[in-house]
Amino acid sequence: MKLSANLGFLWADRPLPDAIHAAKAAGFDAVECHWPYIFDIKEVSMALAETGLPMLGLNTDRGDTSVGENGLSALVGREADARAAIDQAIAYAAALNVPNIHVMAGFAQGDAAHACFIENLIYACENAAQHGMTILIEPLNSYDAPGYFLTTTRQGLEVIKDVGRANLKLMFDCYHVQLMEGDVSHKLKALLPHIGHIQFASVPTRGTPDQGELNYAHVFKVIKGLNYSAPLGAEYKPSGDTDASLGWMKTLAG
Ligand SMILES: O=C(O)[C@H](O)C(=O)CO
Ligand SMILES: [Mg+2]
Repeated sequence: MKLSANLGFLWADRPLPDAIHAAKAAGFDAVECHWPYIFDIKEVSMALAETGLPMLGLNTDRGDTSVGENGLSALVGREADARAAIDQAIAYAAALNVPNIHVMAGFAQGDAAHACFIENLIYACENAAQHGMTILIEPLNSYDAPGYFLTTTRQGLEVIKDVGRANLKLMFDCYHVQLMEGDVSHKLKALLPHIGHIQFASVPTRGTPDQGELNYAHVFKVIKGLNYSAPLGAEYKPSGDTDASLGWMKTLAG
């Protein structure tokens, strides 16, 4: 099983180029990140070249985090900011050969927010297609992100249908899906054609995957059985030093 280190959480105390080297040394096959924009593209590119690790994904900017924004694309009246964030993500991703961009919806509700999200996603998909990129949308759980627009895979499928573009896929984060819906094994099977990337962490604590209510030994077997061979994103929050948290790589994913 191939693994991608999510550097938004793993080695998050280090500059991104250093975190990429740490992921390589730990045996990861790929990396992904959240918001890499403060880091110089040339330095990140050099770290990727030196390690040979692909960067699989990054997120659009969240907006003004000082007032709690968590994405812009479903916010009515913020279309210009949302599209600037999409442009920024595509440019950064294009420079690093990153194939997936997670377009973050933000805190919003209702039909107007849905329509706004659809229009911004069409914009994102059409621009991303010119670079051969996929746009991802990710349902987030309502404990961590109360009021976030996109919360379930069912809602994600409605959005995908309404956008109607082949390069729009679901980020299936087992952690969020288990908290909001459960039934992770059946959902993975049913949604496979729509899944662009899979992430994992323990439930409910978002720690290493060898603990908690979701049995990842089983989930990883299910994923293997689906012939899904892309790296799975380790997006958990280590309770201390990241290197000391990696025992699960041998016991669960070895
Ligand atoms: O929180 C998550 O699960 C994400 O994958 C993310 O990209 C930021 O919210
Ligand atoms: Mg996630």
